[in-house]
Order: sequence, then C-alpha cells, then structure tokens
Amino acid sequence: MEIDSVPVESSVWVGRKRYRALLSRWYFSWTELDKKNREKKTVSVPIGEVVTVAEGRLEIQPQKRVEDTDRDFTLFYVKRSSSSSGGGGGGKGPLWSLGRTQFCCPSRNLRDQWVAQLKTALKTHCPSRPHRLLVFINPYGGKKRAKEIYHSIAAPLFELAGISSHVVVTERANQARDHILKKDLTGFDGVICVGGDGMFSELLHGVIGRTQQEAGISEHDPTVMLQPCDLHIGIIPAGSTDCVCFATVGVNDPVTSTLHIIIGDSQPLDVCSVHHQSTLVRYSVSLVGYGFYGDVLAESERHRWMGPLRYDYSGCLVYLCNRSYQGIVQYLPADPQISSPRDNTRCLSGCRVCSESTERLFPHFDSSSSIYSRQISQYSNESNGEWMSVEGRFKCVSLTCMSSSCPRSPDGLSPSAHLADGTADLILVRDTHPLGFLTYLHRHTTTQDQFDLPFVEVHRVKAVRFTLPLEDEEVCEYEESEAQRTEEVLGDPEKPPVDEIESCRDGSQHDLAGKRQDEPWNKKKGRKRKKKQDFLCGLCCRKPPTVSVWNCDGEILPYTEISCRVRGQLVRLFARGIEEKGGTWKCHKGSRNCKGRCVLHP
Ligand SMILES: Nc1ncnc2c1ncn2[C@@H]1O[C@H](COP(=O)(O)OP(=O)(O)OP(=O)(O)O)[C@@H](O)[C@H]1O
Repeated sequence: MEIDSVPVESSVWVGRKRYRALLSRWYFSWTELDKKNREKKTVSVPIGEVVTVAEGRLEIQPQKRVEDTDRDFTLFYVKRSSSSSGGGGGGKGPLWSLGRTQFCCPSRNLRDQWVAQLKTALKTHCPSRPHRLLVFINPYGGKKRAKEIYHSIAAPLFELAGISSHVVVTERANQARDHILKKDLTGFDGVICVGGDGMFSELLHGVIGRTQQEAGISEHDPTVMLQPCDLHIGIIPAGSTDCVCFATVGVNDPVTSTLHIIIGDSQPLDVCSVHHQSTLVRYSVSLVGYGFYGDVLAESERHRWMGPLRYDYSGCLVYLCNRSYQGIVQYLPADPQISSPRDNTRCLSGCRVCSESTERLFPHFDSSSSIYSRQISQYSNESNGEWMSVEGRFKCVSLTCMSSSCPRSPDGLSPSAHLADGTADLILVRDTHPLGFLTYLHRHTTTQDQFDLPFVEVHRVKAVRFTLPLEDEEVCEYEESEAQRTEEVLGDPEKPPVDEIESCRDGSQHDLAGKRQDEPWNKKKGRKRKKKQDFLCGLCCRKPPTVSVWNCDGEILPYTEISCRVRGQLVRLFARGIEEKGGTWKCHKGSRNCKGRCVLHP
C-alpha cells in the first residue's frame, strides 16, 4: 500500500479534544483544533521514532491492558525529557521514555485505515529495525540488578514492539564472548548486553572475532583491513561503569537504551586494536592508558571488595605515590585539515565529521547494500603519513577512540574526540609536580580545558606504538609468557590471569623463568632482560617501579610494549550519539540516511 494514498489526513479525537491527524512522508502529526477550526499546538513524531501502533486501547503500564474498541487506536513512540529532571540518567543527552497517545476516529473503517497506513509507513521507512535479539545478562554486574532491569524494563518494551529475544543469563566471565564466537547466530539481528563495560567488551570481542573468522581474516596482523561487523551491539546499562553507553547515548538509562534498540538506531564506532609484536592482544573503544590510569586499575583490582568506591580509593593512593614512567611514544598523525582534538567541537548525533568519514573510509560504500559489501580501502589511506616520536617521562599516556565522557567527567578525557571518524586522541601528560597533575585531573570534572597546560600535549592519530627506552627495559616477567596469555585473552574462556600480574607487581616470587628461556622476545634487538623489579612505591613501596601497566577498557594488559591501530567504524551500536538537549538534531545536507530523522519533535 502506498503511504501517500488515503487517508493521510482526518479528524481524530484525543480525549475530548479534536485534532487534525496527518501522515506525511516522514512524520505522523496531530494538531489541536478549536471550535472555529483554528489550529492550536501540534505534536509531530518522526515515523522512525514510532515504537508501534495497535488497534483499540492498549496500556502496558502499570500493567498490560487491552480494550478492543471499534474506533480507537493507540500510538506508542519515543518521548524526550531533560535528563536533569530525574530518572537517574544524569547525563548530557535527553532521557527517552515511552510516549502513548490514544486516538478515536469517526468510524471503524477510518481507524482501520490509519492503523494500516501507519504500519506500512513503519515497514517502509524502518527496514533496519531488529526482529530477533540475543540478550546476555550478567547477574553479577554493577548492583546485581541486571536481571530485574531486563525483565521489568526492557522485556515488556521488546514485547510491545514485536521483538523476540533469546536470553542467556551468564554463569561465568567470557561466556557471552564465547557464545557469539561459536554458536549459530542465524536469525539474530543484534546482540545485547545487560551489564557494564566489561560485558560490552565481551560482546565487542565476540562480534569482531566472529566477523573476521567468517571473512577468513587474521585479526593479528595490524596492517590488515578488518571486516566491518554487520551484527549490531546494544547496551542496556546495568554495570558499575557504563562509560560506553554514556558516551554513545548521552545518559545511562535502561529505558532510553531499550528504545534506541527497538527503533534500530545505528551508530558506527571506531575500535582500536592493541597488538604486541604480531599478536592481537585486545580491542578497545574507550581508553588504552599507561601510567596513572594503569596503576589505578591495578590498585583497584586489589580492593574489589570495596565495590565502585575502589576506584576513588585507588585513585587517591596512586596520586599520592606520584609516579611517572619513561617511554617512547610513536604516532601516525591523522589529517589535521579534517579535525583536531582542540577544535572545540563536539561529536553529536548526525555529526558531520563522522558522516563524512564514512565516505572517506569506505568510498565505494553503497547505502542500499549491506555493510559487508563495503569495499576495502581504508588502509591504503591509513598507512600514509610520517610517524612522529616523543620520548620522555610521563605521568600518563592515554589513547581514546571517543570522548570517554561519563557522569563524573561529562566532557571526558578528550571532549572533541569523535565516535566514528577513524581516529583516536593521544594524550601525553609529561612528568610534572603533583599540584600540576592534580590540576590536570581536576579539569576533567569541570569545563576548563585540560589540554591547556604546559606539560600536556594531545594529538589526533591513526596509530600509536609504545616502547621502553633501552636503558630502562625492566619489564615485569609476566610479559614473557605472552603467547600463552594472548591465547587466554582472545581464545580461551579464562580471563588474563590478573592474579599473576598482581603477584608480579607485588614483587612476589612467581616464577615464570622456566618459560622464558627459548622465547624470541628475549632475543629481540639483542636486548638482555634484567631481573624482575618490585612494583610498589610511594606510600607503600620499597622501590619505585620503572614500568606501569596498560589499562585497556578496564582490563590490565599483560605487555608493556604495544602498538595500537584505529579501525574506523568497525562495529555498530544500537545508538545515535549524543543528542543536544532540547535542541534540534542538525541535518547536515548530504549525510546519508538523514530521511527526516534530523528534526526532533517537541
Ligand atoms: N556470570 C558471571 N560471573 C562472573 N563474571 C561474569 C559473569 N558474567 C560476566 N562476567 C564478567 O564480569 C565482568 C564485569 O561485568 P560488568 O561489566 O557487567 O559489570 P561492572 O559492575 O560494570 O563491572 P566492572 O565495573 O568491574 O567492569 C565482565 O568483565 C564479565 O566478563
């Protein structure tokens, strides 16, 4: 049935008020009329944000109630409110809730036509909505409320929207990742995690790994072009850290996230692959951090019993230790003509830089075909450019593919970073006095520019390498069983043995020496490894450490010398980036798929 056929316009009643309802190409709107037929206020809902339409009077809250009346139909859609007005989202973007309006038509025939027209419009304009989802719930994440959040909030909304889901409540770490890697996923349009950043990371590794397996691509080669992933990932926040959700949606709110999933929003996301020599170690979307952020994570692992408070406690402790580390950072700069980490822009919904990057990264991309058919072209451009090198003592070295904003740091580590432009921001904080470093840290919680400090530099990059200066190569012994550990990180159900890492950092005599003798790593550049060092320092130390550890999205990496490469738009989330509160979603002419989604209804 053609959308432009009758009826596109008719009188309807909402309660006792008379309205003129109109279905145009991209919107359904209803305008209040007074007794003299003069128009009063209009409510306009993009078809893309209609959740469902049903005959009769339908309610789902506080519980489901259906009344099959002849002339009524009920419309469910996305409604926005300011996140500061409550709801627990506490974020940068608006909170979404389920809007519901009940319309009464002059006749049953007209009611049936409205329902049919709206359903056809949904089918025609929203072909990318999911129909079947695979949901992983981590019952131990955050405040252990993930099951309750899913069953009381997300599941009823999925049911309303006609989405079926297969639910897996995890029984161990990495179960979700292994499931995605190994099980039959035919028929699923997306994978969802109900948990925190750790659960998201499992899904990320599963989806990327599976896509490469199916495409016959080795993930280990940092120079190879990885296959962009078709299977969307959704996050229903229920963890103690939900940074990825916050940075891609703007709030940590299960209803908002569920509605983004239902309407099939699609946000491409850059991913950083972290390698050690010629082996993939992990993928990251938010932070790959050495020095302060690595030490805080390592310290916090010892105090898990404290819950989320452990990060504050460990942050204070590590700050007081006043450590800095020697290193050589090499980076491949991104094109400064396109954007810069200090251009004071923000990556918001419909971001021009990101949408133009799609064309740059995938010039032969055809929006009418699947993501799989994108031509592989990204890395011909990517390897271009001259590597730069910085050597010195650093308080921290951070690489972030996104702003990494979170409720505590609403602008994030790099406020002008983009979600999907194929670049990451490299932040180098050189050794400085403790007060200077405190100023740097404090500025993350304010609107002051954290890069406007003499000991801080920031670069927009496509790739990074970190090595230790020859004279300072005192690396913890846990590096030396690297091949085995990488297998554990990527291929084995067990996580990296953090306890071993910890014992190494503690200076305990965990003996891995037997494993190292014949390893090529020892022969590299003819270097001779010195003996393991005690790690603790500052308040609690015997000897200051010479190396830190890498924090990769909340996981400790088992290597110090790493290389990172940004994989532009490798995955897609059920999200749309951060919307400006109460504002209009700007339409950048020429950006694909704008299709009327670019204006927000009030
Ligand atoms: N059933 C399970 N038992 C133990 N660990 C699990 C289980 N399911 C998932 N995990 C692991 O728990 C870790 C933390 O989960 P999640 O991210 O959901 O919660 P979180 O409270 O935000 O955690 P954190 O802040 O520690 O990252 C994840 O890395 C995941 O691999």
